[in-house]
Amino acid sequence: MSCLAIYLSNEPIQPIKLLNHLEDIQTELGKVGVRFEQWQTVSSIQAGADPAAVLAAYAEPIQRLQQEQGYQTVDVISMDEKHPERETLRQKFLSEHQHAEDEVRFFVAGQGLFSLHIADLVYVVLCRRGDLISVPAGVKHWFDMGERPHFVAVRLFNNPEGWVANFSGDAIADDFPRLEDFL
Ligand SMILES: CSCCC(=O)/C(O)=C/O
Ligand SMILES: [Fe+2]
Ligand code: NI
Repeated sequence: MSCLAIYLSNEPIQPIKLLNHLEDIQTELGKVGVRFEQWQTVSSIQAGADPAAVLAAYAEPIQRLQQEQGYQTVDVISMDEKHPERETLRQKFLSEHQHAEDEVRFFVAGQGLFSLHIADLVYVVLCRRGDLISVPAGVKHWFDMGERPHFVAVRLFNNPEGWVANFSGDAIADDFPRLEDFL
């Protein structure tokens, strides 16, 4: 089940709020401009699927989102425990950063943990198969794929260069829970 835990940024041990119903998660994230949806999944698409098949299976909702928000580029990222760059990528995504564009991710399979640092709060969102999250441009965040990563996600960009991040240099993520703490 997807969930949202909200922490004070200086108290990473105990969340001040823990939500696991879609409407509650949407309402709370909506207050800070974060879009969260659950899309119907296509059962034939599993981890390891060909990226073109993933994009074809979800062509309609992806196109709708692109038209609505003007996203120019779409790709598929697949990660598993055999991926040669899994540890490098895990550490990169775990460093607090922000993007000059929305970070839009649809989880086709598996799971990942987004943590959004907004003012003096940290919103930790467990995303699972079927979840769409859109983190607004400029929001500081990090992402944990876990020690044994397993996810496939569609990424939408309005920057034709794809993934570009500005790292804050703040080690805040080291104090906060990891993916395994939420599974
Ligand atoms: C779930 S896609 C990989 C993570 C990513 O692109 C990112 O920017 C994390 O913050
Ligand atoms: Fe990011
Ligand atoms: Ni319930």
